[in-house]
Amino acid sequence: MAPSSAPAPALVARADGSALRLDGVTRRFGGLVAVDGVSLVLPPGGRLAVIGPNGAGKTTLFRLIAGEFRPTSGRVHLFGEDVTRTSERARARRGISRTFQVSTLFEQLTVIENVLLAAQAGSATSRSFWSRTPLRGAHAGRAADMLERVGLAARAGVRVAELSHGEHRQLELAAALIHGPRLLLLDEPAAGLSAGERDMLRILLGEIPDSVGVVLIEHDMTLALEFAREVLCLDNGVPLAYGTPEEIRANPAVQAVYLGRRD
Ligand SMILES: Nc1ncnc2c1ncn2[C@@H]1O[C@H](COP(=O)(O)OP(=O)(O)OP(=O)(O)O)[C@@H](O)[C@H]1O
Repeated sequence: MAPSSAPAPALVARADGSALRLDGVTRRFGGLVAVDGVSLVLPPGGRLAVIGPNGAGKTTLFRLIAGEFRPTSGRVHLFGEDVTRTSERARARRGISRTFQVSTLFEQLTVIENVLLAAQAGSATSRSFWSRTPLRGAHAGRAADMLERVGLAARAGVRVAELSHGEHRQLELAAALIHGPRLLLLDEPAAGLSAGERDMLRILLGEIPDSVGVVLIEHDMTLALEFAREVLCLDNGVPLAYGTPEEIRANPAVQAVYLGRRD
């Protein structure tokens, strides 16, 4: 048989060096098209911000990437692998970690206990946080290091209920990074933070290792455009603009959406 010039699909997938690739991703809710034909490629260590007015489809896109929702049509690839039909857990095993708009921290536990729980939840060998003390010990060093990195070392023994808003975000970041993710999804990390806390968040975001790709949804345009290397602006689910922060700032269609002017 003559050799085919077209490579096998698996080889094509492996040759794709991207962290995340979306091909025409669309999600409908009944008659509403919440996300409409989004295509993009994020390289490993890339920094993507997804912006757009209320109801633009940002959170839906985020959930489609995380595996919480399946697309109505289109494909999602993670690290060169088609994960369109895989579960959220399966994607987490491939290296996705995320934070949530609503905190998922355990308020009555301490800061360090929350990071240990997050570490064990992501560990393939652990089953129970409380019953396996040796496993808990195995994560202790890493958890302490992580708290140091996010500036919470001095608060390790404090109950989460006593933390400020900003400290909650620091801890959520620690819990998301403890697994050593390759792709981190951040859902409005600046929401509800004071100006001072936003400055702290800006520093922390800047310290996320270069090996970790980040997709950020953020209403704070200043923070989003400062952090991102690439920006996707959605409007009514449709990709309105995709480019560098400079290109997005200068884009008349983006300006019109944000200033409420649609000619
Ligand atoms: N589970 C769902 N069922 C039905 N409609 C939904 C669902 N989730 C989102 N939508 C709709 O999809 C559209 C996009 O919503 P989405 O939450 O993704 O926008 P967003 O850009 O994140 O908005 P915001 O900035 O206000 O959080 C909205 O019209 C919303 O009402």
